[in-house]
Amino acid sequence: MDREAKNEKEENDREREKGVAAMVACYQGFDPAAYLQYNYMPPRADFDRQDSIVPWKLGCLHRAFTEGDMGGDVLVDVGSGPTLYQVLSGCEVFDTVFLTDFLEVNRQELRRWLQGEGYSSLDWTPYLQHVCKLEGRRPSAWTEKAARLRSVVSDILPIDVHLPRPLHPDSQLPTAGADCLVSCFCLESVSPDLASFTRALGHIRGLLRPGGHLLLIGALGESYYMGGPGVRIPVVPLDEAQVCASVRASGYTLVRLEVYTLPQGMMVGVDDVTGVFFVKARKP
Ligand SMILES: C[S@@+](CC[C@H](N)C(=O)[O-])C[C@H]1O[C@@H](n2cnc3c(N)ncnc32)[C@H](O)[C@@H]1O
Ligand SMILES: O=S(=O)(c1ccc2c(c1)CN[C@@H](CF)C2)N1CCSCC1
Repeated sequence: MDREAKNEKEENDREREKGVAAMVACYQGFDPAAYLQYNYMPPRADFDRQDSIVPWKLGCLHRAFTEGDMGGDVLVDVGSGPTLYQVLSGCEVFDTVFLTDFLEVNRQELRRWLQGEGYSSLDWTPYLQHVCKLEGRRPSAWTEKAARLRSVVSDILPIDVHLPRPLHPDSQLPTAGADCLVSCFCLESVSPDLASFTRALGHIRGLLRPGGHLLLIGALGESYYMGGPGVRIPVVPLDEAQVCASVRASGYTLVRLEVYTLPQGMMVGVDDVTGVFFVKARKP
């Protein structure tokens, strides 16, 4: 690499590090309880409307986990935040589940749920009941599903998707890697730009064994969201083509993309999301 190219690379690296550091600063005000209220409680989280996003998301995850092409023991949720919906189907398929997040306040929120009912900021019962219905079980089986999830969560780990090795080496992940990764509304919400989003996809790919699957849910057209009162967090605005290109550029085989366009009533000022994507991909 000649001197000029080396200088340009060093400048790009410095700019990238500044962008990532700015994102870290934004997240210092993240409020798990507020975030849950903004996104996972009525009116935004509505199970009764046929066109609601929540049944759509849970349906995508249910189909992806149960359509017969997944196997193994270990599921890792990347950037769990304070939410659990993303592993309610996967916990029936995998015997070892790792939840992860960058912030201790979110890891604490997840630990509180693991302690038992009534300790966490959100009552996940409607989500558990809905996934039970998707599985052909009676809604009252939600207690069994909650017990199953509590039994398979092996640890709640710190993670940083901007590191080439996002998890600490002592994280007890199998040497070969996880059998499946799920990640929802994380990578685009923690990356300063599209290149960083794509790089983060590559970093988490290293957590996955060859042949393993990635299930990615994320925001389309979103440029910010409120992570708490007065906590405005920038988001990389993505379109479908960029999502597909980044998934492929970071070394995955794209299995399918599904897209949900938000009805007008869902725009409630806590973000400017216009749609949601669901990706199922595979590490060759
Ligand atoms: C929009 S929230 C998504 C939470 C949850 N997965 C959901 O579906 O709602 C983004 C999450 O990314 C986490 N995060 C922030 N910086 C991160 C980083 N560098 N690496 C991994 N996760 C990060 C935040 O703490 C937050 O929990
Ligand atoms: O499930 S959602 O699609 C959802 C859920 C979570 C988030 C967003 C959207 C958009 N902003 C993200 C910031 F990263 C977080 N949903 C949006 C419509 S109403 C119910 C919640």
